[in-house]
Amino acid sequence: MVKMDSPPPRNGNGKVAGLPIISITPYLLDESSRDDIQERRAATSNALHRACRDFGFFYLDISAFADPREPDDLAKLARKFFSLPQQEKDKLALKNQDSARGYARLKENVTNGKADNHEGIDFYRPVENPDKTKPLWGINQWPTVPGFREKYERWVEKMKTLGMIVMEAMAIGLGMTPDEWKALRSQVDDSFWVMRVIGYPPLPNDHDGFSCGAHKDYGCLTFLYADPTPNALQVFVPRSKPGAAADLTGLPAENGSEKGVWISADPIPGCVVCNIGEMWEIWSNGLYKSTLHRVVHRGSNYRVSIPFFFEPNFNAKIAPLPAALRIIEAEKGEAKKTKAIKPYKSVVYGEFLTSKVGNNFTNGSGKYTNGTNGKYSNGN
Ligand SMILES: O=C(O)CCC(=O)C(=O)O
Ligand SMILES: [Fe+2]
Repeated sequence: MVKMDSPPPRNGNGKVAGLPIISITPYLLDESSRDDIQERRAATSNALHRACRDFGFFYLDISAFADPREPDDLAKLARKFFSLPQQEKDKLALKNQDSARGYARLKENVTNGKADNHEGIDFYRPVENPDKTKPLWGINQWPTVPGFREKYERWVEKMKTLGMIVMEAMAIGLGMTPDEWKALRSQVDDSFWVMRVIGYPPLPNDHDGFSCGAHKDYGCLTFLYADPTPNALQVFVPRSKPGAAADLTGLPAENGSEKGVWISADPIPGCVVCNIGEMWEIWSNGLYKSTLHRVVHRGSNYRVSIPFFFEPNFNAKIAPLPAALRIIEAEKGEAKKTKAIKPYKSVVYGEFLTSKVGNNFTNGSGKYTNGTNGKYSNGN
């Protein structure tokens, strides 16, 4: 479903990009509020299903859920923090805590072996009995900028609620029964969320790397708010997909052997950019793809983005969902009818995450990143 009453997204070449715009509004309305509510919800769920199959990326219209002034305020607070003297920002350094929660300087974060041209602060779901010597088990380090913590904590609550709403809409899109949704719900109802506040100065011409190198997010759902800077976030679209005609030329290939093109996903007012992480790839047994994306910010301004990663519960066991296997089975061609489907390997989310953090320690970056550290694999 592409909403026609808002301007179509455009990529860096000014062509219309193929990412769909999906409104979550039908899931916010009371069930009894309109006669056609079930059809509208079904349309949203079907659009989510289609978008996750085709792109793993879409715009989520949340204008009925969050006042756009709210994330604009968050970006202002972020700018206040990033404009502080370096030694003030370093007071929140990752090494003060569990090496995951806190502030990372410009170029401290590494993706695919190259320094990312951004700085940022990472926050995680608070834990009981924090212990900063244990990976991920420290406490969040909040800037003292007035209003920062309060406003960002309000955003976290909002994004957690949005995560549950989108998960339910996706469950319906995947054809799950109420009992199946109940089981999936219990894997995400205490999300081990992550929120990053990222600042991107313009990419210097001689910089050997990207603002943020190509990676797949490895959790469940990412809700990205970004300031209005155009031509920064790019999404890799396989050649066969509808948006692929609008290529961004002149940029280095960074997508391994996959055939496709990079398109810009410029911000649209009232929407967050939403993408699925590798946990959805496992749940859907590959039916939904977690998609490569990167940031190349060559503009003249300082860009701010705030991705919220709605992740599974720390102890959730992520395994292929019967509803996804049913679809794959039903769509098998005649030639493969007797061949069993190869199930994706299951993972316990917290173990998967900790191993990623462990890898990052050995790589020297010492922090959680959503990048795949040079691997484009799906974690199988
Ligand atoms: O800043 C952006 O637009 C994207 C950031 C991102 O992809 C990430 O932090 O995983
Ligand atoms: Fe990402």
